[in-house]
Amino acid sequence: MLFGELLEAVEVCATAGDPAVPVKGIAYDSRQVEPGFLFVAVKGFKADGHEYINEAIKNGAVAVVTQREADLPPGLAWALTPDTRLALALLAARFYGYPSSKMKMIGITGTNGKTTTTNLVAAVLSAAGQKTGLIGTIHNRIGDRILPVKHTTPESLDLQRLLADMAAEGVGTCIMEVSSHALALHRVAGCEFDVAVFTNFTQDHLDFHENMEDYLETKLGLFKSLALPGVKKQGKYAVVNIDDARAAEFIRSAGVPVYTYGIESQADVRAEGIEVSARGVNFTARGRWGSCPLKLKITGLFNVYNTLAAFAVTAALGIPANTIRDTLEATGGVAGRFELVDKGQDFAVIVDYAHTPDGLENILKTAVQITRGRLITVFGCGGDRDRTKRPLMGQIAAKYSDFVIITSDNPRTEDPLGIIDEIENGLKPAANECRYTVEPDRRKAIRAAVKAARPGDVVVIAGKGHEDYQIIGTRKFPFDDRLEAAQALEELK
Ligand SMILES: CC(=O)N[C@H]1[C@@H](OP(=O)(O)OP(=O)(O)OC[C@H]2O[C@@H](n3ccc(=O)[nH]c3=O)[C@H](O)[C@@H]2O)O[C@H](CO)[C@@H](O)[C@@H]1O[C@H](C)C(=O)N[C@@H](C)C(=O)N[C@H](CCC(=O)O)C(=O)O
Ligand SMILES: Nc1ncnc2c1ncn2[C@@H]1O[C@H](COP(=O)(O)OP(=O)(O)OP(=O)(O)O)[C@@H](O)[C@H]1O
Ligand SMILES: N[C@H](CCC[C@H](N)C(=O)O)C(=O)O
Ligand SMILES: [Mg+2]
Repeated sequence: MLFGELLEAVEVCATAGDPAVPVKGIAYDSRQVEPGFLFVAVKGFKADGHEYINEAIKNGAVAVVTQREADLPPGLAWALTPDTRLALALLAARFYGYPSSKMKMIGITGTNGKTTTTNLVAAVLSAAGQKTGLIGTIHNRIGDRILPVKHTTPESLDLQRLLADMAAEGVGTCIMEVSSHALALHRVAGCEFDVAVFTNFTQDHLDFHENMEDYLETKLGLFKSLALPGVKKQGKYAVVNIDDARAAEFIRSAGVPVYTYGIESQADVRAEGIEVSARGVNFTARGRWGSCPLKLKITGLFNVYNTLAAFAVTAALGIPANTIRDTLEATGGVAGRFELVDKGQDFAVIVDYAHTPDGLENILKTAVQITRGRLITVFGCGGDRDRTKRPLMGQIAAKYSDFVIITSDNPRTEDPLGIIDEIENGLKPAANECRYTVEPDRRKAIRAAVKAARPGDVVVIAGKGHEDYQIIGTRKFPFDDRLEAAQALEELK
């Protein structure tokens, strides 16, 4: 494609050089530039792509897009645009032929439950015979092909390339998690969504968003994109958790038909007669799509919500009720979400990805419901992330647990003991009935919890779920809570 043709997709303030230069590929990282590429310079949080323009040219860039004047070799094809992050997304969408318009796009946003809900929706649509694509925290998938991931929602260029691969391989529906980082950083600009789903809105990412209102406004962006002027609305709809305190804002923002789900309030589909146990949850999904009794292999009230969301999304697409029911009943949990580690011991060990106050509260509430003895909780908080959630998570751990071991999550570049102190600040005043201890070494903390467990107890190891690494400083070390717990259980024998 010619540079000038690509530029039709973006707002251009100034240009130089030959617009007829052919562009063979696009890169936002100078190290990824190949001969014939367009380099888009992005001013980031750590580095500034404008500083790497010379390196990009050395690697073969034939055109450059910047958001400020730059010292460029004479004659080089160049364009100035107000926001290169946004331009990157729009250029990529055009370069790859607007792949999102070639399939049905289901975008799922919310603080918690995105990964679980995307997996449930994808399972139902696949069972209904559709070729699906999946984009999310654990992996991306095209049909049966699993692809590794760096982020929950990929960078715009990588996303458009992935969607183009999906379209080329005949994917009919793509189900993707849309993180608030992605919305704020324009990773999904140039993507046309047909369905938007809202799971819930609670505190997270206050290191990145100025405050909760800013975080909310960002998430609403997905819903507002459904009915932007000039966008066709045919067949589009939104699915909203009506029990969430901020549901009304999502409903107002949608501008397309909205289907609601919930437990507490009247909804298009509502769960009734809920019975939660360690190994599953039973309930009836009742509403505009009839009455559907469900016996799920996943458990917890929060998974009732995730299941209702998947039910509404797929029922509104016209998938037959028996396919929805059979698939939801057959689908196991997502890796690292309420995953039981069972070595035949007489107490339960659960590994879960709860890393927000709400996530932790949900998982511990469920654990309290199923324990026949005490609840022992091992958790920490990630470094270089929202600090204000640490004392809140400490308080919640104390509220529900009999014994807490505060440990390290991914400390990243922070002092692990500093993070633990902030958790302890919330935990200590709330620890009336609850004992607690500090063990910064996560391996030792898991061993101590397993050793302390008595018959009937439940041990919850929260925060890292499916992660098979621990980030200390800027290095990633192999570490898997599930393997550590299994090893600790073997050592008990
Ligand atoms: C805050 C954030 O999201 N930052 C993301 C952002 O980084 P950035 O733009 O600030 O990059 P930077 O390192 O400052 O570099 C600026 C530019 O210079 C370029 N550069 C840099 C060096 C060089 O030699 N040459 C060069 O061209 C870089 O490629 C980049 O274009 O763009 C990068 C490229 O896509 C991302 O890798 C990076 O993710 C960081 C590592 C990250 O940890 N992100 C997390 C917080 C995240 O995105 N999480 C969400 C939400 C998860 C959830 O829901 O809980 C997710 O979707 O995963
Ligand atoms: N609907 C829900 N409401 C509240 N908490 C939930 C819900 N679903 C899952 N959780 C909790 O949040 C954790 C993460 O779930 P999941 O991975 O599905 O969410 P996510 O939104 O994809 O998270 P991330 O933002 O990291 O991508 C789970 O391990 C569980 O503890
Ligand atoms: N996607 C989330 C995951 C947090 C998981 C937790 N283990 C941590 O490292 O903080 C984030 O990047 O904030
Ligand atoms: Mg996720």
